[in-house]
Amino acid sequence: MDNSPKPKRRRGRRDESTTTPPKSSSSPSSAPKENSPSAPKSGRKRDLPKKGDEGYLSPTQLRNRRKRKKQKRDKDDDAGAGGDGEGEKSEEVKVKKKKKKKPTKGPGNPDQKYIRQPLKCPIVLSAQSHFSSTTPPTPYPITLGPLTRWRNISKLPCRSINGSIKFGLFQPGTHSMNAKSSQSPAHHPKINEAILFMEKGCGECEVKAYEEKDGEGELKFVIFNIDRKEEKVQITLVLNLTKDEELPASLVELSKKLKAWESLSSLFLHYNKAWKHSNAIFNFSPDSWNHLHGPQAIVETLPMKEEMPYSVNLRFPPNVFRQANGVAFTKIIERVRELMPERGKSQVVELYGGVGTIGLHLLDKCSSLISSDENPNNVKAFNDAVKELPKKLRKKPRYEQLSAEDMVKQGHLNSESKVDVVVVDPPRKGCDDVVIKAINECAAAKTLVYVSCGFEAFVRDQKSLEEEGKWRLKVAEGFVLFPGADAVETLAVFERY
Ligand SMILES: C[S@@+](CC[C@H](N)C(=O)[O-])C[C@H]1O[C@@H](n2cnc3c(N)ncnc32)[C@H](O)[C@@H]1O
Repeated sequence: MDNSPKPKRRRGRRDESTTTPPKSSSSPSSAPKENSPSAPKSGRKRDLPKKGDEGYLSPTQLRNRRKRKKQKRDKDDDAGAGGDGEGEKSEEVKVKKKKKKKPTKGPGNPDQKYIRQPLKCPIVLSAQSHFSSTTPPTPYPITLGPLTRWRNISKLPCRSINGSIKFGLFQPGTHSMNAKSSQSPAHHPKINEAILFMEKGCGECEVKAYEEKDGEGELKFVIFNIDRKEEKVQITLVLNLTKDEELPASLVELSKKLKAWESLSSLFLHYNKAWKHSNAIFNFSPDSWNHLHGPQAIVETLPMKEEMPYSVNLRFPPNVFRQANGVAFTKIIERVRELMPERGKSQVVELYGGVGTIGLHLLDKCSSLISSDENPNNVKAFNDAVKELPKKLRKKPRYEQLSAEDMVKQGHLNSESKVDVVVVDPPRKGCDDVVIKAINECAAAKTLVYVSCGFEAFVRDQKSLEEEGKWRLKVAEGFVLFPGADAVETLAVFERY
């Protein structure tokens, strides 16, 4: 990772109300430094017992002791990670009584590791350094959204901890789960409510949690998706079963409880029998779903600025990609609209388009849109949203259920195509080589909008685009969509030389 010195802060061209300069009051920059030691440094020499002395510990024993101490510290921190309301207060009291120690940074929740200084997480520093080292340096203003209650989707593994079912995230690279996810300040409060409801319900119905070590158990994951307008939850239970197996009585009971819960919007079962070496939560098989209750999809209209002349009712069934921080992602879409060529006649091709979250918001700025994605479940969602558009816009968009690689193989970006603007929003691994090659060769395309959630892959793709001498970076902006995590979303606009 690039740890070169901090670049100078630059002021972006963006509206000050949405861009959070590093020292703005909404940035917790006055908070103590993440790494500021609360205990003396371990550099002090101590007289350790030598081999053969009483109390001597071998290097392995010392290492284990350090590990145990760290685990204990993390546990204490976890208690301090806090959340909304009473839970947090009672934990604070407990910690104070025990040790008179302030609850600290809260690494117990991996999503909250950098919450004191979200603009100082390693990847943001690395991105700032990267853009300041281009020739000439590229301004990289950063927008920071709300620090709490922003998460509208949470995919949580289910495990049994001390005999109780818990839903929580694993510490990166470990099998240790943060069992207090129902206190996460990042979650929409309805997610936290739903976690508690599920944990209690699973206990009462004696649902068996998935066991990684032997692949036993019934429930692997739960996906909580918030309908912000209705303040209700779409719940998907990911089961360690095949669809032809009978549903155990425990899950039948749990489904009944959930259906009777006033905050439930809809309930889905997804059958994804354990496969030792697969971490994928979902499979694409159309037969692996059972819709038990409520609407097919959450309908969401993003809170766009008033200048947006029409609204888009996006559809989110549980088996499509949805931005976890839809409100903050709206700022990216607004900027893409502002950065679109003025002519309004552009032909746009969108790769990795999901349900059309970006593309469907560009229809007044273009003459046609071909949106595409490899997930077959997007097609209906996209077409349902199109049906509700103003009549004059409905003819502009169409959808191709194709991977980005197949889109280019089918000639959507070849040297003869008439595309003016290409929009890509790939997963973390970035664009495939053949996609970058096609974007380079599609001479008609004059503007490339690249929305990136994987910064390292973006740097690789930027290099490939620039090294051919066909594209130059015009605009780069950062968006902290997951405050507290080591993540940054980058919006980059390239123009053809
Ligand atoms: C980061 S999401 C962005 C989706 C959309 N732009 C949005 O904001 O909701 C990436 C999308 O790429 C899709 N995807 C992943 N690999 C792909 C590939 N090789 N070709 C096409 N789509 C792919 C996923 O299904 C997902 O919808």
